[in-house]
Amino acid sequence: MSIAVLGAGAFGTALALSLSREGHAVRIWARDPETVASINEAHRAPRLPDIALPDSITASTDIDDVAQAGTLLLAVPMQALHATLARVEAPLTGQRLVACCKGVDLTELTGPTGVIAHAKPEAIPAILTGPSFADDIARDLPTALTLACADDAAGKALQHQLSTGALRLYRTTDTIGAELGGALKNVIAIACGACIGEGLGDSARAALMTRGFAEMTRLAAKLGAKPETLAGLSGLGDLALTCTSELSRNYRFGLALGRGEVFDASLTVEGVKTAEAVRRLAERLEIDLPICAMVHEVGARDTSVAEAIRYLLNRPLKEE
Ligand SMILES: NC(=O)c1ccc[n+]([C@@H]2O[C@H](COP(=O)([O-])OP(=O)(O)OC[C@H]3O[C@@H](n4cnc5c(N)ncnc54)[C@H](O)[C@@H]3O)[C@@H](O)[C@H]2O)c1
Ligand SMILES: O=P(O)(O)OC[C@H](O)CO
Repeated sequence: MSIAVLGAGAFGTALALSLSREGHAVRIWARDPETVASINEAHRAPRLPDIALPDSITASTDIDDVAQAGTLLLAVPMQALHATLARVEAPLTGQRLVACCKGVDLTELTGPTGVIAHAKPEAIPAILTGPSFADDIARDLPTALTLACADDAAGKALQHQLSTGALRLYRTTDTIGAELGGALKNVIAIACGACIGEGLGDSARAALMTRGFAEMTRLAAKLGAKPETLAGLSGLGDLALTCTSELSRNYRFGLALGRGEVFDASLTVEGVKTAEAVRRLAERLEIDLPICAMVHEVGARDTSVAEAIRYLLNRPLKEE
């Protein structure tokens, strides 16, 4: 079954590169002709400029043509997923749509598999998520991810199709748990970056990671996810990576907030809008997610990092 990627950013290009090493010819859809020309003529993707692409990776601005592949990797930012799927006019009956983005949609208040199911009910939704930097995958460094698909037969087929010599996929049918882990870890990573940027130390970061993980698990359980999914690669694994590495844009965004520095607005920082979506979701479900709420306020510049920390420290004492 053929493979294509919608979105020519760092992650989509890295996945295409990884799959091309296994002998797949991969087509990429990009919305702008400059990116398509760069991939087809210079064999470079603008968001991964240091890595040469093979001839087997080609690009097009014609989304209906690219979207004919049996497996479509959806690697646009989360808030662009719905609009990207809406651009595809042809029905995608029985095609496997694998979300590669992390977040919660601000309009629908669902993760990517919910957006896919809503926009393209005739397709099979799945998600590929877990600890991985595009640059590591592009350099063929060892990586383990979660492939979640409610249809286990389709999930098994995807697991085999998308695993490579360096990219090892574990499988689950718990799409809600997998997508919420990937979405919320970005919010907690912003909190951790802000904590370090403000000079509050590694002990405070460990507290935020642990209590952040409790918030991730609380929300996911409320929405029917399995706790063990949150404890896996897509939750705890990605939380550990993103909250401790300066390669993470979410963590670096938090660092800039804590240091009072300006952050490059052209970079994709999924945790900002996801914090807002998660706050609305928490209000609707009547659950308490105080770290996520503070990240939303600090990200929107409604509260300073110092005020947010003071609020978190002065909440009523409780059992762990
Ligand atoms: N970069 C990583 O290391 C990494 C790893 C795992 C998952 N992800 C996830 O992959 C997703 C994409 O991230 P990325 O790092 O590839 O981003 P990126 O910033 O490198 O690229 C985003 C791409 O999407 C395109 N795009 C932006 N808005 C669009 C729109 N409205 N319609 C169509 N295309 C649009 C941009 O032109 C660009 O090509 C995110 O959800 C991210 O969390 C990224
Ligand atoms: O750069 P970030 O913060 O989007 O993180 C990239 C990946 O999601 C890490 O798993």
